Amino acid sequence: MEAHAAGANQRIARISAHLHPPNFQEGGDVSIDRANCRAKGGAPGFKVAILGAAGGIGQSLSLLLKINPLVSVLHLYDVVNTPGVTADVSHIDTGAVVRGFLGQAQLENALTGMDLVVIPAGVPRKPGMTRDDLFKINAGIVRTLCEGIAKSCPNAIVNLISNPVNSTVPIAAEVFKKAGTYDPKRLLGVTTLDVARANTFVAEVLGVDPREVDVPVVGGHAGVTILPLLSQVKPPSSFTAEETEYLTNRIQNGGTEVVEAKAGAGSATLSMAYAAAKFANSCLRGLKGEAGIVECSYVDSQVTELPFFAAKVRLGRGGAEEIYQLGPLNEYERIGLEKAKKELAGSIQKGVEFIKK
Ligand SMILES: NC(=O)c1ccc[n+]([C@@H]2O[C@H](COP(=O)([O-])OP(=O)(O)OC[C@H]3O[C@@H](n4cnc5c(N)ncnc54)[C@H](O)[C@@H]3O)[C@@H](O)[C@H]2O)c1
Ligand SMILES: O=C(O)C[C@H](O)C(=O)O
Repeated sequence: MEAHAAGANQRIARISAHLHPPNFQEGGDVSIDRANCRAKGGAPGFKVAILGAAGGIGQSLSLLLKINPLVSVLHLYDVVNTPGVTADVSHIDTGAVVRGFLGQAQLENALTGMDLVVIPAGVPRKPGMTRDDLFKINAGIVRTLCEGIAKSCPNAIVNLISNPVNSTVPIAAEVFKKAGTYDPKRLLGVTTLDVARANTFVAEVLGVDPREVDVPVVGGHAGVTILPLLSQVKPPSSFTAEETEYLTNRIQNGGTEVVEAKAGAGSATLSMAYAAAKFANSCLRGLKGEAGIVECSYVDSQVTELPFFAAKVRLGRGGAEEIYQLGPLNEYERIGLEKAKKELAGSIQKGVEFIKK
């Protein structure tokens, strides 16, 4: 009887320790033990951190990764509001253990031991702004977070969402180079939303289910650098010149379409969280050793003369293990490629100089 009562008391003590706010702040021993036990024990899974977890993308992404069976530990980091988001998400009855981290002082704890770090931290656009207008604020945020990654989980795969992606990925690369931890295969700019939009808009034109459509989108993630390859759509489809023009413009301006519709309340969050969760899931499947996982992503690349370019990549245990060539392009796409490269070159340079200066 006594032993039984002592066991019950211990369990209650553990639960209340888990709920106590200081336990949240300091990354509490009880939840660390539980997380580690769970991660080491029967339930297989990966440790994933979201940086910017309390934001528009971050909150929905936290929900989606909490219900991903490949995730055993989920760390939610932000400079505001993580206690509430963490408490909320942690009540979902799935396997992943959720822990919250608030502010720069807890960045190291948030990152230590992570297999995958997803970064949606930073300010979003308002109507009339370009993604490059976000550079001033977001470049510094990305630098700080990547310095933390270099220090605390240098082998993690990084999924970078913060805009302008065309520049923030080169910034991250320079930070990792400086720290001596750069592995180009492990740094991936997230362009999955461009593919989701392309699939949706093309399916509308073809009158089919978007899940049956696969549109490669290459180049980068801003305006003319977003280059859908409509000549390579699966299933094979042909488009009139008018349809090609309409689809290319709509895909390139999908982000602006949402920014304008939200009228000052931010940019795409729900579709982006979906896209980020899909991309993270593919990265985790690759880490697990599954074969044939292919996604478009903005990566360190030799596909063109530029140091970074979005293309189809094969994901594996090491990250982006293979980058595919662009394949045959039609005349419209060749002209688009030249425009994309011109703008991308400047955005890459700007990112590199931000760290080197
Ligand atoms: N790659 C893409 O396809 C894509 C799509 C949509 C949005 N975005 C970009 O994602 C970013 C986030 O968008 P959102 O709508 O979620 O914005 P948001 O303002 O709703 O959320 C951003 C979050 O980042 C946090 N943050 C700010 N500085 C931080 C720091 N130093 N460390 C950790 N967290 C910090 C904020 O507190 C906030 O909670 C923007 O830059 C946006 O342009 C990219
Ligand atoms: O358009 C934006 O500013 C956000 C994002 O890059 C998007 O494509 O929705």
